[in-house]
Amino acid sequence: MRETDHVTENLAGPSSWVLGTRGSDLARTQAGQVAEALTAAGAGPLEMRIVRTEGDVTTGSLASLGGTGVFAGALRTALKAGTADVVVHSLKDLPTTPEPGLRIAAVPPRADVRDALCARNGWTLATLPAGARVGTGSPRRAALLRLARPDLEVVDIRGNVPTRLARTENDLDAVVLAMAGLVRLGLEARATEVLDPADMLPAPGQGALAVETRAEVPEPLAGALAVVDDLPTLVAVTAERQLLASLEAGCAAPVGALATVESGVLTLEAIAAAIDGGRALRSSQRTSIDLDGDREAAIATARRLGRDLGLELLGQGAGELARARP
Ligand SMILES: NCc1[nH]cc(CCC(=O)O)c1CC(=O)O
Repeated sequence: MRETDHVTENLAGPSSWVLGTRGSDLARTQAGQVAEALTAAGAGPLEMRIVRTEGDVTTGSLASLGGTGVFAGALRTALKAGTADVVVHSLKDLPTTPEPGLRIAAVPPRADVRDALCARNGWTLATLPAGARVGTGSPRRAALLRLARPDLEVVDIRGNVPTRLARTENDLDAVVLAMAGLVRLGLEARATEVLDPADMLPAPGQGALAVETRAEVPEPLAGALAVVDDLPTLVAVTAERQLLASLEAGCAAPVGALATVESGVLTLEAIAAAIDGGRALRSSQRTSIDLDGDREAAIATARRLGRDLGLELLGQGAGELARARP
């Protein structure tokens, strides 16, 4: 199942750090950006190694695989086995439960958090014709699409970003994809509308990367990871992921969450929706936060906000919506 012996780039010699990544173009682009940032921050030589994961091999519906981290498992196995020293995940695909012996050592500055509609004929969410067929493998996107436009026919799809885009030249009128992924692949021109979070609240952690390592990291890698880590991003994704964890929901749940920090105020907005679009619970809370003060205190504040909003939504009955399976 793994291809950890498949070295795609090894310009550095045997004493370099091994950076493990999934094999898709998107994953390799993301890993390449992290490798560049770590090198610029003084990590020393890095080599990239492809690790095949269950999420890349399994052909069933992505939603049916559940939120158990099908993409993360093999990368974590590589870290524990010592065949990789650093791995890069899309944060939104990473389970909220910490993995014993491992740590998220850095969360780099976040890219665009929003979803994008990629449609035929330049259509937008508002101008898609009645009954248009829109592809997504995400229960959250399916639920929010149906909520905004009950007439649409949502089609379950999967595959990598170019495969999904190709469906709009074939049997679908549109697909919904993360803008961050499109930008990283240089495919942002395919977006016919960058969706307003008011209509399509992103997945917790969307647009952010997680750089994971073993618990103990030697220098100079440890120092470089600290340089690449971005506290405003970490605080935002901490609030979003704590919200998800409080709803006892996984990364495939019909739950959207978006945290923003502005002028010392952390705002968290969340939605839990029925996958059939029949009903949704939405709320937001805010708290003051000091990003220039104690780092651990800021992270604790973000966790508290996520938990408080989670409890509020649970009190309204969001648990049942969040744990629904397609
Ligand atoms: N679930 C697949 C996945 N994981 C991360 C991204 C894009 C990058 C991101 O959202 O951070 C994508 C593709 C997509 O949702 O369109």
